[in-house]
Amino acid sequence: MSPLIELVGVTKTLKGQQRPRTILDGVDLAVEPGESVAILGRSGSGKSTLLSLIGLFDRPDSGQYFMGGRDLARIPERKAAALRSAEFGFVFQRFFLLKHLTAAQNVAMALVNGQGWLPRRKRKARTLEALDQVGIAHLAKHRPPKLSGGEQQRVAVARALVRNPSLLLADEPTGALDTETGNLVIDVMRAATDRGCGLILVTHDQAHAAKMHRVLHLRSGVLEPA
Ligand SMILES: Nc1ncnc2c1ncn2[C@@H]1O[C@H](COP(=O)(O)OP(=O)(O)OP(=O)(O)O)[C@@H](O)[C@H]1O
Repeated sequence: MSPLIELVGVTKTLKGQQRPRTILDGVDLAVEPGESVAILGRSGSGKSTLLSLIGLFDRPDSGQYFMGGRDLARIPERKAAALRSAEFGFVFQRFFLLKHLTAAQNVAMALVNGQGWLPRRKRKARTLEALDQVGIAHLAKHRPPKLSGGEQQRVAVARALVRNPSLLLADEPTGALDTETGNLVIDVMRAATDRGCGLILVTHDQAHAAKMHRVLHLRSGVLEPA
């Protein structure tokens, strides 16, 4: 099977306040469809920087980034934006839900923004399916302030999954949750990989990392098996 994504010798140097600092120094990473990979590393080691390159929010200084046989390392922003909404689902530590919209409306927003126009009935069905996938279809009409942190993060996961992304990118998605609630969120993301979606999880939690197929450590700018 050819990998979903493949990074080869990716480097990134950030211009710090005093002097430039090489954060990524030759990162190699291949992720297969349906594979889940955890990335551990001390604070400031560059995990979020790496995830933002993979999610095409930024580009590497050198190296290659293949997806579907194309090298995306230097694609312009217009093309990157289209790929971002077609291929990736993002989950962050903060949930970034709109408070005045219901859970279902928050999820449906991803369909309106990302995929052009979908008939209303299809949009509704896809939204409920995504909420069901994360076990909170019964909360579809609730607004975020009435939901617990774990429920809000599951809405955010449903929003990330509703467009059937090829790859889910999660940056410390359980950072604001207690262990038990965090476990639930990890389990629903992990379940998405059973349906063929790849998952890259940046985490500080060893137990959550251990639930992934593979655990890597970002150390001195390179990824090593943990
Ligand atoms: N835009 C930027 N310009 C300059 N330095 C930056 C920029 N973004 C991040 N950094 C620095 O780059 C380093 C790596 O940051 P990054 O957020 O990728 O690390 P991280 O491993 O995700 O950390 P954490 O676990 O604390 O979230 C840090 O030292 C950070 O201060």
